[in-house]
Amino acid sequence: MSKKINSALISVYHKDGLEEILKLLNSLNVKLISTGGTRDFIQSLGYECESVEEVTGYPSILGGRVKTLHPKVFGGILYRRDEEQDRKIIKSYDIPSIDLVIVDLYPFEETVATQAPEDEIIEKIDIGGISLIRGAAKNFKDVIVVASMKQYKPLLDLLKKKSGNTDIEDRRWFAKEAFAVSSGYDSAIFNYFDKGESPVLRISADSGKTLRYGENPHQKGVFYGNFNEIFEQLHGKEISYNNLLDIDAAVSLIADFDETALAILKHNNACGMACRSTVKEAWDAALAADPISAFGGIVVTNRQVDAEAAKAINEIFFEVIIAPDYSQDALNILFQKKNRIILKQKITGKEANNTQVRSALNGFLLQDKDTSIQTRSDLTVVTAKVPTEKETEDLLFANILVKHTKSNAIVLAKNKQLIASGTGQTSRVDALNQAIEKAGTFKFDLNGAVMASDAFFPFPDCVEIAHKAGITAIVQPGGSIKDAESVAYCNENGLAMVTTGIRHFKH
Ligand SMILES: NC(=O)c1ncn([C@@H]2O[C@H](COP(=O)(O)O)[C@@H](O)[C@H]2O)c1NC=O
Repeated sequence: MSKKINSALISVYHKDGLEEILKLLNSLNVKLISTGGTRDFIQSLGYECESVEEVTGYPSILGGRVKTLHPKVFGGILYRRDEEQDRKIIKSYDIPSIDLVIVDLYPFEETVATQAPEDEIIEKIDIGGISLIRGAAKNFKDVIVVASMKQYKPLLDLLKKKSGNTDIEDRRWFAKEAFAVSSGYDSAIFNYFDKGESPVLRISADSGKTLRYGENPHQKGVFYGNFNEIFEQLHGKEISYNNLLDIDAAVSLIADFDETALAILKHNNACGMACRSTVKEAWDAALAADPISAFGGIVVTNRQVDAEAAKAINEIFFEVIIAPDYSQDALNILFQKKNRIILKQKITGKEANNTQVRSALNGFLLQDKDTSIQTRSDLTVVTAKVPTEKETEDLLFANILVKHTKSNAIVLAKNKQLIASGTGQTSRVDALNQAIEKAGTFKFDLNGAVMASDAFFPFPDCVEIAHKAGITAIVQPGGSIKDAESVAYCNENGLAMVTTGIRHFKH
């Protein structure tokens, strides 16, 4: 049913953006009621406005903690216009009808972001405003609610189009948006109190960014997160759903390396990676692992990209490059391709988020991210042969890479360069065979290479295949009931094996 707006309660923290609405409401003869600061602002523009205090007969008390929380305000919002009993009560208590509620809440999240002291943060938990929003949204059959500045434009359009009248579908839409605001606001408060400790997920509907599409063009996609907190996008097209997944995999991988490293990823797995003394050298070595897969991939490094590296990288087509910084000359080279996404990473993958979420059946799974990294002291030599210094370095390198590779995963490496990996296979033997075959495709000499496995070897078959391919040292978590058989094979054939005690499945 169409309803005319005759009165409005306005209580906003940020006053900007209100002028045009006030002008229009004034021209439509809408009576205004408002709280202290908002009323001062409205009057400063020359419009008449009654104060909430005049309506309630109470002053704003407790430093503004209680100002609109009064039956005369909430009665005027919540009474059912089509119920005689409600109308009688309103009349008998001299409660003014309120048809439009406009609120801009205290800036809670913004205050948390400034790392203000707790007392200041607590004072920014809006009580009256959120109640006004909920009350008006609940009574959407009679009242229209504007719960944030984001809805000023739709309100203006509506007021103009329908000359101050609203229909039930309009009011319902604004009510829906209002509950998105109130639930998002409370989620932010919960997250502040929780400090990320509980295994629960609360997201603010407001923070979702609609993507062009999901994994495929026929799927819808939304990203919930604050991309700009981690990256500055210096160049390129809009980031897609799949880009986001690859970027996530890339920053997680690179975060585990301290020395100069560069990785090329495709579909979340590294198809090239190396640690070298310069980014250019790391690029050359990473690309060598698989120059075919690198096409259209994601490039990530943990050092500034200079012109020399940029020149080499620029020679192939890739979707995204991520680095902590770029020299101006490097940017001039990389900017040459219009769509190429160039990201400057402001915080590391480790700092960004420590929780991983996935949908499962009719719910979702939530877990801590796998942040475990093995160092020399975590390696237990289980064979008679002890790995050489060079092999140990390669084993540690391969063990990090295999952690970031989809299971079942095998990584073959040599001289801190990824040679080949077997990814996402249903058996470990398949993963190893895939890696060996791939190494052959790109003419790598596996003699003296090392092998990392994301989980233990259930049988000695993998070590045997590895040995026959020329691999001399192996790292694996250990823990199989048949570990002894793998170890025995290594001892009989002069291989070194170390165990870590930590499995790195990536299902
Ligand atoms: N306590 C209350 O009754 C109350 N009623 C409205 N507010 C908030 O007060 C702010 C506006 O205050 P002012 O008009 O005084 O600048 C708005 O952000 C509104 O959400 C309140 N403040 C916090 O809860």
